[in-house]
Amino acid sequence: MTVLHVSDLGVNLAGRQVLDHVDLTVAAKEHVGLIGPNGAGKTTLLRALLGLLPVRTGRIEIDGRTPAEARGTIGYVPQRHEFVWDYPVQVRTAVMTGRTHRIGWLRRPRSEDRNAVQEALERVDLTRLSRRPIGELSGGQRQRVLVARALALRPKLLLLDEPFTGLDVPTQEILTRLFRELTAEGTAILMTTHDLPAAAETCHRLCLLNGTVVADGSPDELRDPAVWLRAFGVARSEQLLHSLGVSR
Ligand SMILES: Nc1ncnc2c1ncn2[C@@H]1O[C@H](COP(=O)(O)OP(=O)(O)OP(=O)(O)O)[C@@H](O)[C@H]1O
Repeated sequence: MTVLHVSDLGVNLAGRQVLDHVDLTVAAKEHVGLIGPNGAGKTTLLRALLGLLPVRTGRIEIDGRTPAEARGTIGYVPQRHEFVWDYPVQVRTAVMTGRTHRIGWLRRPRSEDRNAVQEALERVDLTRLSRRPIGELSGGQRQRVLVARALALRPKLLLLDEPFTGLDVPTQEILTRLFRELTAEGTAILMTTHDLPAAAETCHRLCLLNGTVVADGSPDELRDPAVWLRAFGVARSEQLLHSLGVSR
């Protein structure tokens, strides 16, 4: 079952075309890696899916609804530096903000909301730190707060913006295992990453983006080095090919 359907999407920022003719689907139980060079438009695409940017052309459907209608069902994990960590709140309160849209502004959380937060904290193994001020957390703990905040919505679609950046290997493993469990339970995941080996190992499908979709297929289907060089807009890069485990 298709959860995310993007067709012919075009997005301009400050009058400049950032995305053009983007077609992409993500099904339930599928983990798709969104890969491309710096400035390729990966974050812009995620923000368009969240309904945070006006689209120039095309359509976005999430579970048959527009991004604005689907907002309460999309979990979003932004890049760590985009979150305000010096705000004086505890972990459990930060995680509860993931449900703000569903609870309604200035409304009190109900038991259903508290249960969802508790469950999300357990899934990322943060129960013990639930009363810790978020400003006192390490980078890996902060990443897990952001994931819990997105999971508190019990989302059908989870959007992850570079969730592995700066994490040690055990924390990466915890998150990889969690993402596997989530897809097995039916969640659709779209994840940007610059960690190509991890993406090839974790994702069912890779979408190579550079302003538009350059290639889309399973890691096995994308073994042609030429496709990767085209996606990254370079004539040759030994390091890129080495990190993919392919050579010319
Ligand atoms: N608010 C903005 N106004 C104008 N241009 C923007 C804005 N945000 C991003 N851009 C431009 O849009 C393009 C795509 O940026 P985006 O952040 O989506 O790329 P990305 O693929 O996520 O890159 P990275 O891998 O470096 O995070 C870039 O050229 C960037 O300069």
